[in-house]
Amino acid sequence: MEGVDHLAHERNKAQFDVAVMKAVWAGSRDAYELFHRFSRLVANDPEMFIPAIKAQATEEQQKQWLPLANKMKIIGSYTQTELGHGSNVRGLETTATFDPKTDEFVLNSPTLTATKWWPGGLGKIATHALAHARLIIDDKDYGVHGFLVQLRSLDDHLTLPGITIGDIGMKYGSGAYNTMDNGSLIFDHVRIPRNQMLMRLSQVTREGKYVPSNVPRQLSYGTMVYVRQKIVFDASIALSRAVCISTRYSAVRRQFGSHNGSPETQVIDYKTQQARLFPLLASAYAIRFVSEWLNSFYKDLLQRLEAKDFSTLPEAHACTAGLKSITTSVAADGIEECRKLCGGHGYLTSSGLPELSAVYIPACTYEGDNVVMLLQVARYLMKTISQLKSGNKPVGTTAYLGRAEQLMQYHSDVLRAEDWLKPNVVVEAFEARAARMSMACAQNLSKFNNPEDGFQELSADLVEAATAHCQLIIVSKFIEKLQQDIPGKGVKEQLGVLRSIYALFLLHKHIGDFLSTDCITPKQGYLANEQLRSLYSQVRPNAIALVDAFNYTDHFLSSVLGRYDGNVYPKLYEEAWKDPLNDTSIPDGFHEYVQPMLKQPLHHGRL
Ligand SMILES: CC/C=C\C/C=C\C/C=C\CCCC(=O)SCCNC(=O)CCNC(=O)[C@H](O)C(C)(C)COP(=O)(O)OP(=O)(O)OC[C@H]1O[C@@H](n2cnc3c(N)ncnc32)[C@H](O)[C@@H]1OP(=O)(O)O
Ligand SMILES: Cc1cc2nc3c(=O)[nH]c(=O)nc-3n(C[C@H](O)[C@H](O)[C@H](O)COP(=O)(O)OP(=O)(O)OC[C@H]3O[C@@H](n4cnc5c(N)ncnc54)[C@H](O)[C@@H]3O)c2cc1C
Repeated sequence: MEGVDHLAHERNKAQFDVAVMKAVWAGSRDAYELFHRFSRLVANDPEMFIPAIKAQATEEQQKQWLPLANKMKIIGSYTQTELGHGSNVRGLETTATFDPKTDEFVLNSPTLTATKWWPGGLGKIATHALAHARLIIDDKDYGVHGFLVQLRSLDDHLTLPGITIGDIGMKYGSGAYNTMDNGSLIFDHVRIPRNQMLMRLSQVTREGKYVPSNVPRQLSYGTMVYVRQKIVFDASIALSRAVCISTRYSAVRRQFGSHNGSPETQVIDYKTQQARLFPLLASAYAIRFVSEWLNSFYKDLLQRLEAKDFSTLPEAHACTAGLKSITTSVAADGIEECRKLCGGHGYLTSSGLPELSAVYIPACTYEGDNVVMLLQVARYLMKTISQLKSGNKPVGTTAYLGRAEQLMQYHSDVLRAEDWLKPNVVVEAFEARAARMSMACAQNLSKFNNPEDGFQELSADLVEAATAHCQLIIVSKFIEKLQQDIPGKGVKEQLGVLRSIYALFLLHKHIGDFLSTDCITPKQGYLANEQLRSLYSQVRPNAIALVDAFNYTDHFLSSVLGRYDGNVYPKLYEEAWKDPLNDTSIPDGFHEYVQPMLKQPLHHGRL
């Protein structure tokens, strides 16, 4: 019935202050940004073009271009990836050749694989590209740099001479990503003034002299680092959206279990449903908190870079790359699990889950393929370990590697299931697992004469070690979050339950790592799983309140299954009747194609 809260009985079970939990979830970002971030998930280019200009353009260039971009007097596309190269930025083929006679760069796509391919906004709407191209001076290749290139007339939007642009076509399913005009672009000797090379980091003089950057060349990758830390925040939004839908529906849906006319069982009370759903609920909170930490770490990096302090740049790269990889994989897989948790109705468009999945899953690829990103983390870990011998004391997220020797002797002292509720017990186990996996890789790498050959040969193990490292970061940041002052009745307790679920679910999922590295015994692994089951029972009465705390409107969720009032069945039915197929009783084509078959006489018993 309209106006009735079918989930009121669930909300009345809450054992914590939901208003405070809403504030904890929102953190430093207001509700608008929470909505704005996700709603722009498929409209990424103003979100990259502008940061890229800030990162790579001189003050003078910024003064010229930023006001135009900010006021949408020009529409920019972050145009880096090509048909033949995306992950390997140093492999990009587009060229920008300096012509000293005219003080210009000539942009050209020398091969088909040099065609720019994928950049968002490029296909139909962008008027300008921040094109990444190989800088060529006097036949010498200085590597990939950024160039501002006008693509279309600001009068009639027609493409300019030498520019061939198109959309790359439909993408995955009918998802909303098809509202994004990811495009293709070929340059045929397009000339731009020299001052349209972004020259904050390195310059080309009027005489054609290349002035190399006096800061790490990787700062030219700064926009990708910026976006990756944003993507971690987006992962928490996308996953929490799916978890909200599937949790509310799991409380509404009843299936089996009726005795003597009693109501059937709520599927949220099945232990299998809880074992699939509650780790995702915990993961949404875990990713939210690690995104908060990563954002502050990134802001600290920016301040340091202003002061030419590059000391945390390698760690910032490793953390943004690794956490982008882990959190987008968890969110993408989690959204699909949430669809399955809703049974058949989860496959309906009106559930909001297929669309959410179709829009979200490219996050595992864009801004750095997730495996390629973990390999970057692995390089960083191996380099950190290699420097231990020279007395280099790791700090920050790799500080535990400074205690590698001690961690190699670690054995968990868990005796009872509740021992796994102690944060220090959990962190030690995760540190030992990560340290032993990385040390084992470093040990094996040392057997190779050519370190690069070794890295390639061991890359699958290295990715697992990098994963263990990133999961340790997320667990640690969840624990640190709860060391802060958090007011409100029962709020910290509930977050403590989610923190333990997140950690023990990972331990259970990766039990092979913990056993094969001899960090814990099978018995201790069994106790962790025992504790996990008990924790699910503690979350159960608070589940609806915990997803209410995301504070999403029904409009934002756009899901009949995830409605705040739980009034699912009437709305499912109502939504179905909006489908144009139901405008007529007899479907188009029936008379032409189906009816003749039905009318066909039977011949010898055969149709
Ligand atoms: C604001 C918007 C918010 C959210 C957006 C939401 C949705 C957006 C939707 C779509 C947007 C998608 C847009 C895109 O996809 S843009 C294109 C993205 N492309 C990539 O991410 C390419 C990935 N590849 C790379 O980043 C690099 O090629 C690489 C894999 C890192 C390899 O680079 P390379 O130059 O070959 O370096 P290496 O030889 O591997 O390493 C040398 C050295 O450099 C260090 N390094 C590498 N990268 C960085 C970095 N970014 N920052 C700092 N340091 C870096 C590396 O660790 C190594 O260090 P050593 O000490 O070992 O020498
Ligand atoms: C929706 C969407 C939006 C995008 N928007 C933009 C944009 O606005 N601007 C832009 O410039 N680009 C954009 N891209 C492109 C995107 O950045 C690239 O697709 C991404 O960086 C992955 O690169 P790739 O396609 O070359 O993948 P590849 O690297 O070709 O990946 C293919 C496979 O090879 C593996 N692989 C690659 N290298 C290694 C290695 N060294 N070791 C082990 N395995 C490896 C990968 O793990 C993967 O399994 C977008 C892509 C998508 C899907």
